[in-house]
Amino acid sequence: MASPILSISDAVKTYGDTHALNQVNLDVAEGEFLTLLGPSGSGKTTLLSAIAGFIKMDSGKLTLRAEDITNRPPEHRDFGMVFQGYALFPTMTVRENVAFPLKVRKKPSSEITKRVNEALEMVQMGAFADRMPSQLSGGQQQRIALARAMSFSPQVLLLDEPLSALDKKLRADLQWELKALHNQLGVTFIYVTHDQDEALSMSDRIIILKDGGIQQQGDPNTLYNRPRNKFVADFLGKSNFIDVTVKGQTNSTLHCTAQDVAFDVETDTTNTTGDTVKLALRPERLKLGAPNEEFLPAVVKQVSYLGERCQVIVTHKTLGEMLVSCPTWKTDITPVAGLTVSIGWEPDAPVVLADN
Ligand SMILES: Nc1ncnc2c1ncn2[C@@H]1O[C@H](COP(=O)(O)OP(=O)(O)OP(=O)(O)O)[C@@H](O)[C@H]1O
Repeated sequence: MASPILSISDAVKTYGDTHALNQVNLDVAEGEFLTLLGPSGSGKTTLLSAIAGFIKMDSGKLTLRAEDITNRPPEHRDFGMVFQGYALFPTMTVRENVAFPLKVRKKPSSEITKRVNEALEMVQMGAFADRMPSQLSGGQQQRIALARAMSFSPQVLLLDEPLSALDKKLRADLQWELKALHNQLGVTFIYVTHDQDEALSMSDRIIILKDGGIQQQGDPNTLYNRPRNKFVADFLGKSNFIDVTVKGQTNSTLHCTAQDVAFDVETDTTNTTGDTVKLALRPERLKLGAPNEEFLPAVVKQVSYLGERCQVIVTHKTLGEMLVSCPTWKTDITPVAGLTVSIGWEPDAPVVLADN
């Protein structure tokens, strides 16, 4: 990465026995859309709050353009913020809300008027400038919160679950808008969510957190197709997990066909030398077919039709249940409960997972 705009190193924050941040190291590139993703309690808000300066780390260092800002108060960090619970001021109009950060920074009134108008246009809310927040819908309020956070042209925008209170359709619309705004402005976004789809659709890079530590980071495609361990594979999308014994290679691009697995599970492997590895197989990488000697035999247990795709649970006598996602427009067979089928996959479909 070219010199990062923001770096956090060896960040630690504990609450009693809880490691909210456990030795976190992270560089944020200028202009990047970075997402902190993880289950509830994984440390996302704590990390964002430490960057914002709302909480003090037990130890660790934060730098902005190589300058140490670890002990700088939040109001002097100059980050734009859209936090849950950091709502619009209810007694101020939309215009006054958006003007607030500029007034705090003692900008001249002509500049305030110009910047407020620009910020409201940016989120397409110019016509609502004289309303009170209570006269706006949830989505409109979030747009104003965004305009307020952006009005003073911050270098970095911190967003904590800004869309979580909105319904699904509005959320999807605003995801597009936020992404477009990010592309247009080139500002660095650090975005917290626990919603995997939101993270995959918007981010340049995703940081996956668990128990205050980084499990894996990368672009959405890498994380989805090359999850490092079971936690990541399970958290980001759905996966089938199988244990197989391999001889020699255990790198993450192991080629392993259904035949190999069939051989492995049909044979008593306790006397075979080799390593047992855990493989992840995405449901959409599995193929269903008519019974076939090359593939694993299985019986359809349940089918759920979703329009474009159908989800099929099949049972294999040793591997147990596996989830298969098939396109409904291109099937060799029509899966129904009780049908004997075969399951297979391309040799490069399985991903070898690390133990932790
Ligand atoms: N003020 C606090 N006092 C005690 N424990 C806290 C405090 N703030 C956070 N924690 C604990 O630190 C851990 C990380 O919390 P954090 O809020 O960062 O998680 P999160 O990933 O943002 O979760 P969520 O998605 O539920 O908001 C949790 O176990 C939480 O209970």
